[in-house]
Amino acid sequence: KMSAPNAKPFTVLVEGNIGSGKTTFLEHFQQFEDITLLTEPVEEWRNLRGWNLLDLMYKDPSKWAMTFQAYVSMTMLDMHRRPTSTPVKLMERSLYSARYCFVEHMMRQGTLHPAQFAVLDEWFRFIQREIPIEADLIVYLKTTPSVVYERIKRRARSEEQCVPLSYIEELHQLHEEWLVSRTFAECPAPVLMIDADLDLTQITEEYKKSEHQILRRAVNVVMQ
Ligand SMILES: Cc1cc2cn([C@H]3C[C@H](O)[C@@H](CO)O3)c(=O)nc2[nH]1
Repeated sequence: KMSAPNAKPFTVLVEGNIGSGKTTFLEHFQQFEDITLLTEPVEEWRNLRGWNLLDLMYKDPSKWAMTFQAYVSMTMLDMHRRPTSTPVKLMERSLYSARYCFVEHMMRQGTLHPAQFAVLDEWFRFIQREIPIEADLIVYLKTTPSVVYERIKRRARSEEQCVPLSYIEELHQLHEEWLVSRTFAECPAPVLMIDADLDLTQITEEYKKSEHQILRRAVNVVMQ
């Protein structure tokens, strides 16, 4: 057991398209007592004082995208700031994918009015300036849009059933622009890419590869 003092935990952001297997990836790391897992608070987005913001957003994006992304960003900031006693912390998505994937996409599609985008972007910049956020490694679960589209259908999360393949393809492109070609946005940490098209039986080998990378880097950080 790596007994870390109350240093900032080695923080891994797990990023990827809808249906790319992020939750499954995090569950793989439940076996390690030195790692805190913070999964995406979807249930908070599905029930804020009785309001299902996720459903409202998918049903009427132009009307609800701003409200939804404002709340998502707040819940992500809460996760970034969550103190952890363990030396390593794995988070599902981040304020970065909120801004560079989802908000970016909604702005480019015109779902967010430029004035709404400006407000969300100003909040993002303010937080980046004023609130220290730890990001030491990004694990990018790289997938093919058609593969995750089938998974979304199989998973059958009710709010997502009307999500078209084009949306998944556009989100894929934004993840690639952000984490691979690095054309339009800063990347806050080194990126470890995982082939997440693999199905459950084969993907454990891929996880083991990342396990080594994560724990090796974490040990280095903690022992500094
Ligand atoms: C940071 C962030 C996560 C996130 C998820 N989502 C959607 C995609 C999925 O349908 C669902 C759960 O990830 O929420 C979104 O629209 N905007 C988001 N922003």
